Amino acid sequence: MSTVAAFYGGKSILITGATGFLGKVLMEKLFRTSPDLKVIYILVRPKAGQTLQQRVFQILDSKLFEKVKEVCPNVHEKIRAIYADLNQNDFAISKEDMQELLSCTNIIFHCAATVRFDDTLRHAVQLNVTATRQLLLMASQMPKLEAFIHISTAYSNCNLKHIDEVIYPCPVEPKKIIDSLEWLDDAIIDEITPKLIRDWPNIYTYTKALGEMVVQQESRNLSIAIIRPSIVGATWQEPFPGWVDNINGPNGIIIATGKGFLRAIKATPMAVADVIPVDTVVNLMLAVGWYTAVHRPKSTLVYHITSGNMNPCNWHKMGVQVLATFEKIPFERPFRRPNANFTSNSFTSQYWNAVSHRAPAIIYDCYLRLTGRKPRMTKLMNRLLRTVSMLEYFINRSWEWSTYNTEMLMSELSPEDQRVFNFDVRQLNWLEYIENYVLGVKKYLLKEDMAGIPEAKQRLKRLRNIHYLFNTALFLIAWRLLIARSQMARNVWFFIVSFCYKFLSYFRASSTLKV
Ligand SMILES: CCCCCCCCCCCCCCCCCCCCCCCCCCCCCC(=O)SCCNC(=O)CCNC(=O)[C@H](O)C(C)(C)COP(=O)(O)OP(=O)(O)OC[C@H]1O[C@@H](n2cnc3c(N)ncnc32)[C@H](O)[C@@H]1OP(=O)(O)O
Ligand SMILES: NC(=O)C1=CN([C@@H]2O[C@H](COP(=O)(O)OP(=O)(O)OC[C@H]3O[C@@H](n4cnc5c(N)ncnc54)[C@H](OP(=O)(O)O)[C@@H]3O)[C@@H](O)[C@H]2O)C=CC1
Repeated sequence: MSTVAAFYGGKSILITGATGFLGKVLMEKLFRTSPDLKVIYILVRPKAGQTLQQRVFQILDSKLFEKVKEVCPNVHEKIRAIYADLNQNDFAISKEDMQELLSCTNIIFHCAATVRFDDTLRHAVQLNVTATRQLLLMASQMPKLEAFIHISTAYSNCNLKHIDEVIYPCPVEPKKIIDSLEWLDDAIIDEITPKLIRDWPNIYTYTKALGEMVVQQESRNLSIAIIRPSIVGATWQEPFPGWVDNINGPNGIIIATGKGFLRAIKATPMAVADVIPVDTVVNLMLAVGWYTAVHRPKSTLVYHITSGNMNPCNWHKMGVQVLATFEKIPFERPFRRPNANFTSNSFTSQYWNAVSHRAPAIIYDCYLRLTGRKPRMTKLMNRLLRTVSMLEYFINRSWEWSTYNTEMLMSELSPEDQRVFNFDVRQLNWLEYIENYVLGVKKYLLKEDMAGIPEAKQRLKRLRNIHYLFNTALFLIAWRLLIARSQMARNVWFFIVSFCYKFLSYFRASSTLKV
């Protein structure tokens, strides 16, 4: 019997961000391995015209939860959605709900955050810093609380090269920032943002660093742990390989490449691609929840869950495998044939953007206009290139994260727990994982049917022929223009033609002699 799974039996667990990518996989694993848990409280806001209940039903009815329904048929009764908006005071939770949360919660997993790189400082601080502070305040009023697990990111200190499992101080106190945002107007905030975030690449990573400082400052005598995952990718093994549900990080890039929109990227091929499967992160989270509650470490422990130091892969290897998978399982209706050119040079990158991205988009928009349709490709391309430029910082550098605490925890687990809550990334086979990842993007994100693969392959063949024809035509036009203007080009042309003629005559003569 798994000690970790047994620990969650009979427990009331509070999860923020349960409707997000990580949150859903966390709930799924909890229900599947500890079906006797008491209740999972989730803080949810209505969204996209859906009520809380509709959102919960949609999650539980998804493929991700199919196995859960077998082991925990009453899962609907064990999930309690509480109306909450983490941007509001007291999260806008009703008094009765708040009372229940305060008196019953045993474990908190704080996953909610804004992960947008281009959010405003005001909103990102509200969610990633102030809300964390407020949740800690709530936690301090929970008599039954055993552990508070805060999810940060391995990139919260990406301004450093080597990152240890410690909380690093930020240049400006989080409290000062929270206070000043209350009275500063948006225009001034925009102006001071670059000065505040200094060498952090974006507001997201900066506010996650502030969030960690708040955790340290407001920890009181709570048992707290911080988990720092790197780039969270599709599931590796559980509940099935390749599950993804949003277009963040690598997912959007895989779609853009598979559909033939993105054909070149400014990336350092040999830089470490620190992708970590989401189920591995969740396994660590559950093990940390158990360890923090049972062993009550004296200080807040930080756990890195990264792949680079244990089982490194680089962007080149990933790109090659992603492209190889597109050959076997292409995406439907690609704009162009998938291809990937890496460049670490800014000038070459600008060239590729002009030739491989903007020019085809403009040509396609002209075609749409001529056929009486609304042009849209240039707008889409600009958006894609903006997104890619935001990711560039992370795909042109490598970091070293120490993993002493994570390794220590692994050694503390029984063999059964090491199996059920496996977070040993050394066992991961990248080639297999990437293939399943791409397949998962096709099935769960693009919702494409596998039956459409033969047609997609046909279309790729057509696109390749068009590509060759286009290039040949372009070459002939350029050559024709050149020989019209240059004596040298004419001489070369004459030489080639006469050489071919002589070769053919010789070939014909020798074959006549043989007869
Ligand atoms: C094993 C896999 C490896 C993959 C390797 C890829 C290989 C590819 C093949 C080869 C290519 C060749 C070279 C490849 C080499 C490089 C590969 C690069 C891989 C990518 C590396 C990722 C690095 C990430 C670094 C992360 C560091 C920190 C990690 C974290 O802690 S948090 C998670 C990271 N956060 C994000 O990723 C968020 C980033 N997003 C944003 O900031 C914004 O969304 C935005 C990008 C700025 C876009 O903003 P916009 O305003 O332009 O768009 P908008 O948000 O309005 O959305 C547009 C439409 O999309 C819909 N939408 C948005 N979000 C989602 C979502 N989550 N789910 C579903 N749909 C979403 C939105 O609704 C809009 O739709 P519309 O309204 O209909 O228009
Ligand atoms: N994905 C990644 O690559 C990585 C993620 N992380 C961290 O993991 C955690 C989870 O990330 P991930 O699941 O990918 O992110 P998602 O964007 O998928 O999920 C974010 C969650 O936060 C919730 N949320 C946002 N704003 C509010 C609000 N005002 N009130 C209530 N809930 C809110 C969202 O709810 P709603 O559905 O209503 O929008 C959603 O459930 C974050 O802390 C992130 O920093 C760390 C490293 C990498």
